[in-house]
Amino acid sequence: MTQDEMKKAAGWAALDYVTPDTIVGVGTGSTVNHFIDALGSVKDQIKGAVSSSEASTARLEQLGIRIFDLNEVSELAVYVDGADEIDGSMAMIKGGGAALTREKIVAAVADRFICIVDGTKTVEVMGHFPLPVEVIPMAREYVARELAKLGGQPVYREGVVTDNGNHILDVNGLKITEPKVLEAHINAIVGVVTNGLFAERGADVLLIGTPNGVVRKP
Ligand SMILES: O=C[C@H](O)[C@H](O)[C@H](O)COP(=O)(O)O
Repeated sequence: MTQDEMKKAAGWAALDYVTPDTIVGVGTGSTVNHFIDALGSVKDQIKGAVSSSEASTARLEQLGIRIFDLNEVSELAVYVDGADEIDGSMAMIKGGGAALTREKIVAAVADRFICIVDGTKTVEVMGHFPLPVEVIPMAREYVARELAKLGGQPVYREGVVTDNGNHILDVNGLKITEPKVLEAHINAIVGVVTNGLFAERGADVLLIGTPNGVVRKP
């Protein structure tokens, strides 16, 4: 089974958590693209979606799924999204596709975060995947120096501008044993919009695509 087939299995399994007549929170990335395809198959049974990126919006619209602005929505039953790494406490690193800030905002509104991954994304300690940090462009070098003080090696993701017009620093070399503490610490640096740690608001349900089927946690 290929990695993409495992992503597809997890993406389609997330359909079980979508309830009829609701607006669905939709993340970003190659795993979520499979979920969006799955959502297309039930598009007449849902009201529509709140999207976390221009890329997901385009894919949702292509399938005829109505997009709602988050400001017109006061509740979302579920938010479905992928992750770059997820640990045993359901904390995640996200932002490999630079969509972390909008993802964190939509996730904050949702009652339940359904995380969909393939089997390569589960880890004991996060940090092997470089931690993305979205920064206001003029603060980039200042924030990089502050991140280096925390023991990381930040690298500017050149050529990438987020949907919010900002830059991304990818922080290498972190061993993230206290994700909530690090999430708050990095977010407190002036010029940081947000970082890719989703620990304060972690996942509620994890669906892992494996060669033996989809493993569900808890
Ligand atoms: O910014 C991107 C998102 O956080 C993605 O959900 C994350 O990078 C996982 O993406 P993929 O499913 O493509 O591995």
